[in-house]
Amino acid sequence: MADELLTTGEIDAAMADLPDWHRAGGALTRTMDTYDFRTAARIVDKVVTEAQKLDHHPDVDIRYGKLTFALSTHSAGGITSRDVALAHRVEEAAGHFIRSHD
Ligand SMILES: C[C@H](O)[C@H](O)[C@H]1CNC2=NC(N)=NC(=O)C2=N1
Repeated sequence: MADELLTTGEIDAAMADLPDWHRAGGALTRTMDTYDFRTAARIVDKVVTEAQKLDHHPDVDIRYGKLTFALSTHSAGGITSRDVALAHRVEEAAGHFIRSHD
């Protein structure tokens, strides 16, 4: 069954538990300061493991010590519950490495 896009209200409710995340361009986005490139790569490595488990994959951008995730369900053309689930996994993965968030 195809994944259903979340409504604005559903997204707002989900984001109450994801304070460092934003909506941009039909995606959930989060930029974090990792202070160096290797830490960014380590976080991404953990997220890869989780993404494989969920069969759902983030768009990732690393600029030295700045790591940005953009989560959308490509097949649905926007944000679904899969993106919310992945955002929580990203938080868990990042939490091993960074203490304070943007
Ligand atoms: C075949 C495979 O399940 C699909 O291509 C999955 C893989 N990961 C995915 N990740 C994201 N973000 N969107 C998708 O539509 C998607 N599709």
